[in-house]
Amino acid sequence: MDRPVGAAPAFGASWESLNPPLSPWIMDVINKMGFKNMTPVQSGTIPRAIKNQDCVVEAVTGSGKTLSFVIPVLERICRRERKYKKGELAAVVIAPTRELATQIHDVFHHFLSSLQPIPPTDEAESSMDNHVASKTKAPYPLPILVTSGTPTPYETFQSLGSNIVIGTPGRLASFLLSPRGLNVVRVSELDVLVLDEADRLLSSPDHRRDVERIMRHLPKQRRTHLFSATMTDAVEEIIGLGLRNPVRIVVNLKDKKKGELPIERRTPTGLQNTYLVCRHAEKTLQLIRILQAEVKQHESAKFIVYFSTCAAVDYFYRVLSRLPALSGYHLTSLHGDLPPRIRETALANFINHPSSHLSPAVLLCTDVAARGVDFPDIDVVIQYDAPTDPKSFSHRAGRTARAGRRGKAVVLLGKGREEDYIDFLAIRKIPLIKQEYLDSSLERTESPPEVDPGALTLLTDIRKLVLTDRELADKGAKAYVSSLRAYTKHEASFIFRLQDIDFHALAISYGLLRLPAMPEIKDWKKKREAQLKRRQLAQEEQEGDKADDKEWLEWEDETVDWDAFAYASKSRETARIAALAKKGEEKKSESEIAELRAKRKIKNQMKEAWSEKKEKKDRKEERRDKRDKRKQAEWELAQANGEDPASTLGLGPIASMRASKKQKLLEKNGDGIENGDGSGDEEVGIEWKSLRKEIKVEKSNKKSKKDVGGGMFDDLE
Ligand SMILES: Nc1ncnc2c1ncn2[C@@H]1O[C@H](COP(=O)(O)OP(=O)(O)OP(=O)(O)O)[C@@H](O)[C@H]1O
Repeated sequence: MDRPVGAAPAFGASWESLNPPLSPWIMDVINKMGFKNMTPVQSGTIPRAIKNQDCVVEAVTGSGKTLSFVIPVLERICRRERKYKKGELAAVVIAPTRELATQIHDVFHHFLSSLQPIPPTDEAESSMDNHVASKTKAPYPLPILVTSGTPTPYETFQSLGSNIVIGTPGRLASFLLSPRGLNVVRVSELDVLVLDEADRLLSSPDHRRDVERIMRHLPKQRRTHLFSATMTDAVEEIIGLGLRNPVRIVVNLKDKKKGELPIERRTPTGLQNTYLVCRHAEKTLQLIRILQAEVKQHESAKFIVYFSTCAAVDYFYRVLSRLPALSGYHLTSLHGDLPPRIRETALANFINHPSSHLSPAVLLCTDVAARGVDFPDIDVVIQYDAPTDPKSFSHRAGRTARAGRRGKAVVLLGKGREEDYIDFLAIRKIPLIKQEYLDSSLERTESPPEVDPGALTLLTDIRKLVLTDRELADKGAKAYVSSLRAYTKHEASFIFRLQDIDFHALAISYGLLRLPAMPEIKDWKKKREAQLKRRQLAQEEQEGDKADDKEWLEWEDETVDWDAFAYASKSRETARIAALAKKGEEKKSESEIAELRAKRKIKNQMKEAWSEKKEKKDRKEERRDKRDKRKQAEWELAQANGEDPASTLGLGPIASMRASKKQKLLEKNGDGIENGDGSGDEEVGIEWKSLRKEIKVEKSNKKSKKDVGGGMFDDLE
């Protein structure tokens, strides 16, 4: 929190001008911080929040919103006649991330710890004064922090007697509303509720649900304040739910050029907010060149680079920290997939790194570090990916140029449709200045080369690195896929369209060995081939290529023996080899399955052959029946003519005899298939009999074959 005198943003009133004045101990701390004047948002909010007014405050990043609620909370506790008891809450502050909650807790702690008695040193132990001091109780207890990664701090809450709790929504809700919380934490005397980064708190359904639960649990007779650099409709809804006649404080900044009307802006005055257009293949190259140029030309020492996903941060952290081009840079990664403790250490490492242009520090992160976090002295913010939520844009850029300082932000935009983002932001009062493409000698050029050879050299360098550890290849593919998925989630979806991305070009920027198998990529490849054909045709017809002016980049998968490509980690490699062996075994049984399938096919064919045989037999039977019927008819005719048919025809009544014989046989077997009225019984019975006979023959044939050494159908029986 220590800041040089005079670093405050312009046009603030002095702290002494507040009426009634702040408590002396609070003024002491402010003076020690070196803050001579209030910032505009502080002079607008503090007097109102100290009195009985609910506040909704919207002011640009880095304008000092934190002190705008910390000081009124402390001041109201001091001014209260009945002091808070142990277990009673005076104030609850909710923030969307643990990083921000920790930072707010640190500010409260900074003020309240100034009142804590100094523990006696060994030497001074005997001195009377110190003895008295060590026994003196602090008038106000220290605050507590309730976020993930730490056990719910009921013990600390009770032992410290804290009256101020700061935390993230989920953990705070369970701290206050769990059976133990309801028993231990008394909220009936609560005076102030603060929602910091209110729009973010209310934009996530989970957070919103928790915030509403907390609000319902706290007494209605309280002050409620909402703070953010950006406000949304959700905030309006919550105002209706839990605020009473709030005063709205909006701190606007205006750009005023000579002779022109002032233009409102939503970014700090000291911020040089820029964009750089390049091909997707050149994004990583331009990122590296910006880092180099800023150090070389402006002695910049501290950078933040934003990516859209945790996987991208993880991958680029591993790759960039090993690239010779950034050998002198101290890189740190921070994203939501890291365990809370590691996140804490990463943040502390980055903040405390004694960076200079000779040893620059770079934080690679996701939006987990976009809002509220007060990084000291960030020189340049680079947005490798534009944020999916446009509101995050000013929050990210606002990590620099804080408290009246100067700073620079650059967003990398893909050539083509992404350039529409510039107008999109301008409408939202975030004007951007163009920054030219950086060439290989780090000079700005208005006309970058068709395809920067540097991008292809970088691809080779990254691939060389990736080939040292299979894990990097996995992480690269994961980062690439996750970034594409994030691309489809852009709120400005008419600007960030997946169909406008050249997947090969982007893969060059990621240094991939091969393209991951994504359905979107397959479709894209087909379309691309069609487009290339159209282009070829157009060129052949010498019509130029007006309809289709995309500049495709050549892409070749790296030649890799994927079976041999190993993990650097021994345990992972052992597991991979075991999995590979298992897969080999599975493959063997797969071939067995294939053989089985072939055999089944042949058996079916056999079955067909059987049915052919049966048909033949049926036909024969039919012919015999017809012959019998004919002979019977002749016999009857001869008898009717008074001849002796037996002497001439002989076989007269055979047909009927055969029929009755068959019928008797069927009845005897009794297992003919029933056929309704029984009209088809005879036919079906005969069919069944002949089939059974054939099957029997087949079986005995097979058996005999088996006996002489087994046939190819043995296993099918
Ligand atoms: N009156 C002041 N004079 C000088 N510096 C100040 C003053 N008030 C706050 N600051 C400093 O300004 C910086 C930004 O303050 P703070 O983090 O409260 O900004 P913010 O408006 O909350 O930003 P964000 O919207 O990004 O959260 C901090 O480093 C803080 O110490």
